[in-house]
Amino acid sequence: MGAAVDLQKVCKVYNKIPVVNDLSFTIEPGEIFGLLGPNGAGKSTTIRMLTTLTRPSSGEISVAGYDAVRQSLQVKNHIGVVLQQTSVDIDLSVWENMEFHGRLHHISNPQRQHRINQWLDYVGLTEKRDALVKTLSGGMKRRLQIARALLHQPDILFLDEPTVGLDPQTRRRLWEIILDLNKQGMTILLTTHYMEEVEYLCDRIGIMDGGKLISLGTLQQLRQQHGEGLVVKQKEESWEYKFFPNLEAANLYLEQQPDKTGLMVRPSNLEDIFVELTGHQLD
Ligand SMILES: Nc1ncnc2c1ncn2[C@@H]1O[C@H](COP(=O)(O)OP(=O)(O)OP(=O)(O)O)[C@@H](O)[C@H]1O
Repeated sequence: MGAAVDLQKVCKVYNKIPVVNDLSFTIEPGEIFGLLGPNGAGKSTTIRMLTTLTRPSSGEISVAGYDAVRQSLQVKNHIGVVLQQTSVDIDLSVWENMEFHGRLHHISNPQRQHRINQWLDYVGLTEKRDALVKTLSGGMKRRLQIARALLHQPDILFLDEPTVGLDPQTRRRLWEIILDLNKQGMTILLTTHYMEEVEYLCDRIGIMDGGKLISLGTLQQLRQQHGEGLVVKQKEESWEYKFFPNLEAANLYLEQQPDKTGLMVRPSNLEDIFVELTGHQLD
């Protein structure tokens, strides 16, 4: 089987401004891939192109082996999508929302009933099946979006900032659902600006800033590339970071400093790497 997702030199231009710029990367089947970046980095635009909601200005995108522009219908049949603004109809019940999506995908009646029951049970919404969506909490709505996205049995699930605005406990619950789906074989691409989300969930991480992919790899690879040891220097209100290949090298540097005031050695983490690469913090 080929790549689950493949982007080659993809650009998206709005009003002559490239908001996604020369983006190339591949996601293998069975991976959880995280796109990390600050607001405006181009993550949502990338997900919108991958899910055929908007066309690239240039470049090639293949999803589940199909061309995202020329074979968008086939792509849609193989993907589940949970976007930030994904519309669940708040005036319909949980069941009706699922039913509507199942009909859109031409899932036969007995199969539809079976799968709706199965996925509502999976995300813990069986008891809410007749509740109007407007009465659900944010976390429940997100779980409904996920159940709905899974109804037509996609191979790849796209999640745009799946846990934004959710409390820590609800976030954890969604993380467990995402990990479990992946264990069942689902390929997952998610965007986020939460460091701990990528650290906990993702096999590989792509860091985006200003429409560009500025780093790509496993957390371990990113740490190795940028330096696993860190010397932090506190300077009044600010902090200065100096990367070293490993902790030993960082410690050696520290020992050699005549004045060690405000200096500290620790292992680098994703946030340090992000700040080093982009020059700014995530929220
Ligand atoms: N339809 C559009 N027309 C014009 N500009 C757009 C459009 N959609 C997005 N943009 C711009 O493209 C840039 C990237 O936006 P995008 O939503 O992809 O970033 P993001 O990384 O997902 O950020 P966020 O975390 O805020 O969603 C932003 O500057 C945004 O204003």
